[in-house]
Amino acid sequence: MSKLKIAIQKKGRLYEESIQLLKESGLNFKEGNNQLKIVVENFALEILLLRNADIPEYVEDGIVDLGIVGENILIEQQVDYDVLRKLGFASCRLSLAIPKAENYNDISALTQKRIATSYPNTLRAYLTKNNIQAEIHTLSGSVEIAPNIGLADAVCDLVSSGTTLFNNGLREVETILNSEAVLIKSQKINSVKQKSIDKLVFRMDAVLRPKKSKYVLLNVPNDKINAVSQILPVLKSPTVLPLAQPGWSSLHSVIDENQFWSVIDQLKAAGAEDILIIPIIKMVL
Ligand SMILES: Nc1ncnc2c1ncn2[C@@H]1O[C@H](COP(=O)(O)OP(=O)(O)OP(=O)(O)O)[C@@H](O)[C@H]1O
Ligand SMILES: O=P(O)(O)OC[C@H]1O[C@H](OP(=O)(O)OP(=O)(O)O)[C@H](O)[C@@H]1O
Ligand SMILES: [Mg+2]
Repeated sequence: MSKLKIAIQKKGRLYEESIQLLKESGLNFKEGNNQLKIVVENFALEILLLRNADIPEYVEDGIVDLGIVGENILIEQQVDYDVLRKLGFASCRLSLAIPKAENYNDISALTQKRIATSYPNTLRAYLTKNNIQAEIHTLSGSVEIAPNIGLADAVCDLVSSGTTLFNNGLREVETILNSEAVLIKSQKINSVKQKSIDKLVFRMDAVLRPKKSKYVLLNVPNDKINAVSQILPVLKSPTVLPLAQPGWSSLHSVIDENQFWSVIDQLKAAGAEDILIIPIIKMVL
């Protein structure tokens, strides 16, 4: 049986977290030595280390079965693939930016301007949708320098902290898209490989799910258990265990951490005390 193949970025912003996800999914392998192929010891899987920009095409052609890439590159390349999971890392946005002293009311300010980008297809589609005629200059990197050297009037590039824009005297004026790392699958998969993919994705889900959730323990007087349970944004119903101190119980549950912060004051007002929030390592539903 031929092994499943997954392509990940060889080096760059996606590499570390892609490797970490595979390792946390229980795959044993050795990295290093500048190798381009890693053989997994305990799963019929090969990891191919490629350029991020090359991965979508390999997936489309079925040369690899799975890939981990930034959504931005998928949108730019318009190839065929299925997105299996959003992975929650390498979050960034593709934005338009102009020199910070320039006036800007709306996108019509970019009419007839020269815009430098590594994402010409995505930018062209955005300009067309907004009825803007502008000149696109394609650069493969260091895009933010373009206005400073007189090569362009504006840029369209990835932003996360905004530091690169700030350091180059630019300000963000429009967001074209939001991106994060995704797991994609080739559309040329046979049923044997599909079984193997299901097994791998099942493991990845167990790793990804807890990143959004936390285990919470809180103490509540028995007569307030119902009130507190109703506020707690739990997955199912909480576990209730008696405390040694009479009249009190400990409530345990799994919660969405973001939702939790929005109800913390209500929980305390309803009688919850000694609240502990604990990270979860794996979660199988
Ligand atoms: N500043 C950033 N913050 C967060 N994620 C980012 C940032 N810049 C890029 N990314 C995401 O990481 C992906 C890889 O970026 P990186 O700069 O490592 O590689 P690249 O130069 O685009 O690709 P290649 O591997 O083809 O050389 C991008 O496609 C994007 O999805
Ligand atoms: O908003 P910030 O946090 O400053 O991040 C944005 C920068 O990050 C990316 O470049 P990267 O550092 O990946 O360099 P590269 O051009 O070599 O890919 C992107 O192309 C921006 O230049
Ligand atoms: Mg980059």
